[in-house]
Amino acid sequence: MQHAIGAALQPAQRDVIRHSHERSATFGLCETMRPDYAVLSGTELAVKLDESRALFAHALPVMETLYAQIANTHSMIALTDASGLILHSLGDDDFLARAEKVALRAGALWSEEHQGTNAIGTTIAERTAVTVHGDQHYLRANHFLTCSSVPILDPHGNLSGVLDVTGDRRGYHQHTMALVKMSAQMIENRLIASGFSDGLRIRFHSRPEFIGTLMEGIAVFDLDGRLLCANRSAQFQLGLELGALRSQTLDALFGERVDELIARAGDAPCRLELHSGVAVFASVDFHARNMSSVPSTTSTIPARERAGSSLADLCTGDAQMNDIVARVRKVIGKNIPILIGGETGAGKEMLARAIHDDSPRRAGPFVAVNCASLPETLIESELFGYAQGAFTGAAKRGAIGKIVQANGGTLFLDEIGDMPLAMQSRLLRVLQERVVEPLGAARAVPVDFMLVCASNRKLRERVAQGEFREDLYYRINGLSVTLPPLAARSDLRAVVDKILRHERFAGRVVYVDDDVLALFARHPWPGNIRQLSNVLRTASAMLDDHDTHIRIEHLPHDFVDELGEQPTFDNATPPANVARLVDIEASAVSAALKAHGGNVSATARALGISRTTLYRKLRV
Ligand SMILES: Nc1ncnc2c1ncn2[C@@H]1O[C@H](COP(=O)(O)OP(=O)(O)OP(=O)(O)O)[C@@H](O)[C@H]1O
Repeated sequence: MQHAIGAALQPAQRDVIRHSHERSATFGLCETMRPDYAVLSGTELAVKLDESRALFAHALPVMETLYAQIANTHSMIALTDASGLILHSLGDDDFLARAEKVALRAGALWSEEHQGTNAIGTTIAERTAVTVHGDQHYLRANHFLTCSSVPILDPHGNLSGVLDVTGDRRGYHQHTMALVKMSAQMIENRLIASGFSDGLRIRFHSRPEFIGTLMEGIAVFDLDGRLLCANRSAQFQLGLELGALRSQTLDALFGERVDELIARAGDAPCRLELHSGVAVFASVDFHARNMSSVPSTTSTIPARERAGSSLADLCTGDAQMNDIVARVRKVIGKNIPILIGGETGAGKEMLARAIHDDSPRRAGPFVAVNCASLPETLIESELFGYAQGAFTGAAKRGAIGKIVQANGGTLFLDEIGDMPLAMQSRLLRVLQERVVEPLGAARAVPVDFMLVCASNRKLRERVAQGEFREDLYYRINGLSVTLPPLAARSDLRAVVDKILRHERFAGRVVYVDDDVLALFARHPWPGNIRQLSNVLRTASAMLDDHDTHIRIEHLPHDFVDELGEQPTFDNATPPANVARLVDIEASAVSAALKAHGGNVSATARALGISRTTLYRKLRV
C-alpha cells in the first residue's frame, strides 16, 4: 500500500523539515546543485569501520534481519556513524544500482552539510527519528528518494550512528519507520548487553509476557546500586531520562537493595514496584567477572561465570601457562595474529576466548570456525559468505560469512591446518587487503578483526609437505604459543578445583579426594582438560546428596581400568582412607587396656611390651 506522505505530515515533522531546509541554505547549498559524490577509499573506510567497530558488529545481524522484512521493495538499508558517513549498506540490487548514482553507498557522507535535508543528516541534527520523503529533500537530485532514519545511541546516551531505510519514493510504506525504530532498539540493546556484561541487570515490564521482547526495559546497576545504563523502554517506564536516572539508586527506583536482588538472580521473574507505584515483573541477572567487590550474598548466586573467561583465570599455578599468558598480554591490541598450538582439549579455544575478552575488542563478537569440521565445499561460503543467487541452492538473500561476522571482534580459526589450499589463498588475500569478497558479490566488504588461529597439527611440517601455504603460515604466526598437555602441567589440583567450582556438575561445588588426585596425577590424559572435565562430570553424577568429595569408587570404571593396575599412592600424599601407623597402634593399645580392665601390667604382658614402654605409648 502506498501513501502520499505530505498529507499525513504532522506539524512537528513539518517544522523539522523547515528548520533543516533553513540550515541547508546556511551551509551554502543550492537546491539545483550536483551533490557531493565523493566516497572514501577502501583503506579510509576501514579506519572508520574500526572506529565504529562495536556499532558495526552489533548492527550487522540486525540489518540482515531487517532486510529479510523489506527485501524486494526497491529499497536499501544503510548504517552510518555519528557523522553520517555510510559504513555499510545492503539492499535490492536494482535499487542499490540507482542509489550508487547519488552516492548512497559505503564511504559517502550524508550529513546535512553535504547533502542538505535528508533523513540521515537531519536525524543527526535533530537527534530524533526522521522521515524525509521525495521533494522534502533539499537537493533535487535526491527527490526520487524516501528515507526513514533513526538515531542509534550508545549505552551512555551518546549518538553512535544512524540506521536508515531508503527506497524509491513511489514505494513509500508507512510501516517502514516502525521497522527501523525496532531495529535501532535491537542494536542499542545489543550494545548495552556487550558493554555492560558485568553488574546487576534488571529486565522489566508491567506485563510478564513482554520480558525477553523488544518492549522490555533494561537497567544495569553497579554493586553500590548506582544506575549504569538504561535502554529507552526503561527510561520510558521509569519516567526519567538517562541523565536523571544516573543520579538515582536501585533502592530509589525499584525499592530493593542490591544484595536482595542478587539473591533472586536467575530465578523466575519477580514482582517489583517502581518509584511511581507501578507494579512490574522483573527478571534479574548478575555477573561480576571484572567487578572489584562482590557483596557477601554472592555465594548464593545461581548464575555461573564462564570458566577461564580472562587470561588471569588461566594462570592457576603452572609456570608454562604463566609464561604463555605473559607473552600473549604483550601483543594484545597490537594487531598481531596469534597462533596457538597444543594437543586436543588442551584449552586452545579457551585461550582464544580469554585473549578476546581481555582485548580492546571485547565488546565485538568472538566468532569461532572449526576448519576441520566443515566439509571442504562449505568452508568457502561459511567463511566468506555469498551474494544473493551466487549459486544454485544458495539462500535467496545470500549469506553473511563468518569473516564479516567477526568484524570489530575476533576471528578464531580452529584447526587451521585443515583448511583446503584454495581457501588458504583466499584467506591470505583477506588478511593482506582487509576486505572480503563474498562469493558472487560485485563489491568487497571491508573487515577489521583480530585473528587467532589454532592447530594441533604441526603446521611447519604441513608447510614442508606443501599442504599449507608458507606465506599464510607467516601471516598468521605473529606470536606462536604452545599449550602444555595436561599431564605436563604442575597445577592439576587447581585445574580440577576450578572446573568443579565453575561447572558445578553436581549442582553444587564438590571436591576430589587426595587419592583421586593421586590417580589423576598418574594418568596420561590423552584428551587433556576436556577429558578431565568429562571424567569429573561423570563422577559428580555418581555422588549421593550428602557427598562432598569425589572418591575413587565414583570414577568411571573404564577410566580406572585405563590405568591398567590397582591405584598406588605416592609417598608425598598419603591417601586419606589409609590410617596412620601411630593411630593403628593407639587403637590397639586402648582396645587391650579395655580388655584387661585398665590393668597396665596385664595389658603390657598381653601386648608383649614392658610396662615402661606401655606408659610411654599411653602418653603419645
Ligand atoms: N584452563 C582451563 N580451565 C578450566 N577448563 C578448561 C581450561 N582449558 C580448557 N578447559 C575446558 O576444556 C575443554 C576443552 O577446551 P578447548 O575447547 O579450549 O580445547 P582445544 O584445545 O581448543 O580443543 P580442540 O583442539 O579439540 O579443539 C573445554 O570444555 C574447556 O572449557
